Amino acid sequence: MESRSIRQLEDGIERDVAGLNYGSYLDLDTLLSAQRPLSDHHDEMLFIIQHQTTELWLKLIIHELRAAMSFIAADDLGPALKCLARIKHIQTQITNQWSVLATLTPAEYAQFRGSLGKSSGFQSAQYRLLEFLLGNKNKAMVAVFAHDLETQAELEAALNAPSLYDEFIRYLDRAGYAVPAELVERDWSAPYAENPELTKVFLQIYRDPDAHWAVYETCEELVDVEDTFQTWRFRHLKTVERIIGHKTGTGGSSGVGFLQRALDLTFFPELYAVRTEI
Ligand code: HEM
Ligand SMILES: N[C@@H](CC(=O)c1ccccc1NC=O)C(=O)O
Repeated sequence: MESRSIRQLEDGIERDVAGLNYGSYLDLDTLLSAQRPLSDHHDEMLFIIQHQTTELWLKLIIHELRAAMSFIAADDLGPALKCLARIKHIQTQITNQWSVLATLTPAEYAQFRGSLGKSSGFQSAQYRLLEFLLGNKNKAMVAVFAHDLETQAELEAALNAPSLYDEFIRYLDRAGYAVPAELVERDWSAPYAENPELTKVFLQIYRDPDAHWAVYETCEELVDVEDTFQTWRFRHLKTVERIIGHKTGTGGSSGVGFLQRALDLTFFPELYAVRTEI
């Protein structure tokens, strides 16, 4: 009888994999040498890997989001929806990941928090870029990146360009919907302001989804993305609260109170306003 304690390697399995192989293709030497704790505390490894994995997923979200925006700008909603669907799953992944960091107790974190100096997630360039691409424009945030001119220029470019929502609004205009002209061309760096005329456009779509299926589906996909984004923010807030309580943040903010105010922000105000009208 075949042993159930060992699996025999098949003859065909490659044994000579010098050159291109798993580790070299994925550049794991680089990836796995990037965990360099500043303290000798056991739990700092968890803290670093939690951040690094989030940053990797943020990289993919940004990649997919930029693709979605290009598809919408080219009047091709189908592939944009595919990208947005993938983004939602990644968002769920990084949101669920908070439960791993929640195993860090206040006493454990206190042992290496001092090593972090003034560094803070507030200085995450990819997070800020994602906020800008989704439409949460805030010029003042760019100053935080004065130490890195290349990153600052990339953020500045996203600040001054249409967001995902702006691209969708422009699509609606091209598709013949009664979009207010001031939304089609505007100062893209300014925070988006809710426009009741746009809510009327969405009301027309939501009252008869069958007649507007592709745009209706896109609207609901955007609401999913905002909903999941808010859930990430909420889980960050609650994880921070259980680990540092109401201490001020290393980035200089009031801490939990500052994070709480982010929950009042909305990327797509009319997509929420329309719900009151239905
Ligand atoms: C022990 C764990 C953590 C604590 C205590 C914590 C605490 C804080 C605090 C207090 C702030 C406000 C800015 C400041 O004054 O520092 C902040 C902002 C931020 N943190 Fe964390 N954080 C933790 C983990 C994480 C993780 C794992 C990420 C994932 C990348 C993250 C990403 C961010 C981001 C993106 C901001 C800016 C949020 C915004 O602008 O609304 N944080 N964090
Ligand atoms: N702001 C956190 C420190 C912190 O969490 C942090 C520090 C360095 C790099 C990323 C961080 N994560 C999120 O803010 C604190 O006040 O304890």
